[in-house]
Amino acid sequence: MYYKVLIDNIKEYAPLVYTPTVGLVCQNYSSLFRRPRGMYFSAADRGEMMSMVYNWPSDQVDMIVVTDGSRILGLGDLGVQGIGIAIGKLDLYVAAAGINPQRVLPVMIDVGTNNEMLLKHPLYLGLQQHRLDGEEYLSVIDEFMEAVFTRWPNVIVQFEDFQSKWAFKLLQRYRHTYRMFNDDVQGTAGVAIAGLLGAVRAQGKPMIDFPKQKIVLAGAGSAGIGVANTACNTMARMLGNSESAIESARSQFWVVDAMGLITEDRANIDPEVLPFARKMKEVGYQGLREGASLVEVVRQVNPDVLLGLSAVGSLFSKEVLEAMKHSTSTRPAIFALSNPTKNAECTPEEAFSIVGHHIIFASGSPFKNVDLGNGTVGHCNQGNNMYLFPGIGLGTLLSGSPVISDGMLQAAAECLATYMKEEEVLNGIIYPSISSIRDITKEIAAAVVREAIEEDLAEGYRDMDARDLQKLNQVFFY
Ligand SMILES: NC(=O)C1=CN([C@@H]2O[C@H](COP(=O)(O)OP(=O)(O)OC[C@H]3O[C@@H](n4cnc5c(N)ncnc54)[C@H](O)[C@@H]3O)[C@@H](O)[C@H]2O)C=CC1
Ligand SMILES: CC(=O)C(=O)O
Ligand SMILES: [Mg+2]
Repeated sequence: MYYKVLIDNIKEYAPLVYTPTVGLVCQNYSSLFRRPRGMYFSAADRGEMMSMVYNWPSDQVDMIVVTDGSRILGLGDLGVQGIGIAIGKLDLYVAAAGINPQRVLPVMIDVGTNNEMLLKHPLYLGLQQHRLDGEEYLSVIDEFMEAVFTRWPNVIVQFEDFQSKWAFKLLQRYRHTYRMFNDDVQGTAGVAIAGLLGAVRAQGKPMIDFPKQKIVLAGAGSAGIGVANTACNTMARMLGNSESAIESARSQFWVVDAMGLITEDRANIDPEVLPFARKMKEVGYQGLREGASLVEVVRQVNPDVLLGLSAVGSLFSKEVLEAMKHSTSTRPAIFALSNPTKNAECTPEEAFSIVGHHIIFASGSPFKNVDLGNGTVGHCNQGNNMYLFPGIGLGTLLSGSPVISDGMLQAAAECLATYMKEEEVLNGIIYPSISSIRDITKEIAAAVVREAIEEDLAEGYRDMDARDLQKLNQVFFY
């Protein structure tokens, strides 16, 4: 009954099982705890995980969402309490993708927490120690992956809300051998691309004009750099994929983090961020410098898009939004994608009232549309990876692909990008309503299956083998 009510009233209840309320639940989880609703693997269980997985009562598990609680939404390290996010995401798998609720498994890997308040909290449920790091940390995650794939060889593991430091490393470590993906890096990127392409269409331009967009990105973590990489690859592909196309695509991005504009002069720059460090020569020419503030960057660049994945509420201040009035775009895009609501870089009211009624606005958590007067509405789109991850999971499951390729993720993003009709996009509506999430998820899953077949990755599902899928592809999809 719980899932029936959720499915029938998804628009009303998604903000409860998911952002923003799930954030509040995670913050207070130890005090709210009644019963375990998933599996907890802790650093103290090393050497035991292979037998522990058999404690789970379901013989079949299709989807696991796993977190180590190190970066829950924009709320930081919530330790073991982060399991709420795995539970919420899996509720959406059931509601949006129709996955059997008995075949989903929320997982918390408890390697400790560096949140001093939690360590001192008398009711804190997790290990009362600082986080493991380095090889010790990796050995715990390795053991977990081996254990779950031994019991359920066809399971799909979605990594969720791992701090950026580990998000990229774990993705590279497992993505070529296991059926897994990182939702914050890869899911968010696909949703952002769909929105960015929508913002190009909203200007009355063809999507192929995307490589001309100037993008200022606030936030260089797992989500921000995931978006920058995918957006850059999309631009480069549109420009022909040569060395110079990649170079030209990269030059469209100005990435600002907690220390300001990132340039080649930045000390100890992360390898994932390095490709987006601005060249010193260009920066000087643009009147900028290493560490220039967000407002300085927006004033000098006059970007088409201002995209926030910084986890800093109100980062898009009055000054920053005023600077966006000089954007070179006819429909400047302002994406305040950080979660939950309090961490949004700005509200839609602020964006529409300061920058103007012509903008395209998206936020990570739900906000109401803005009444602009005279019967016009400023549309608040929800730019959230919830539009993509259920379809990526369902498509991978049904295709039987042993890995989740870049092509499959790209197909998912393109499907979402083209889902919206021309007149909606021109009206500033770049993402569908959450009420149609089941239909979107179905379309995305089909696109993922098609791509898996194209790439010869599809091995089939249940009694439908690769050859049957191939036939289905010819009969139904074309
Ligand atoms: N809408 C969506 O679907 C998604 C939203 N997110 C949100 O994105 C946010 C960031 O997630 P991660 O990248 O994993 O976190 P993170 O903590 O790894 O990255 C945050 C980044 O923001 C930068 N930052 C901090 N203060 C800043 C400031 N004053 N100005 C500019 N940059 C600043 C940090 O230096 C860092 O590069 C979170 O709030 C999360 O909820 C994440 C995934 C999906
Ligand atoms: C939406 C999501 O995955 C996040 O905020 O981390
Ligand atoms: Mg997340």
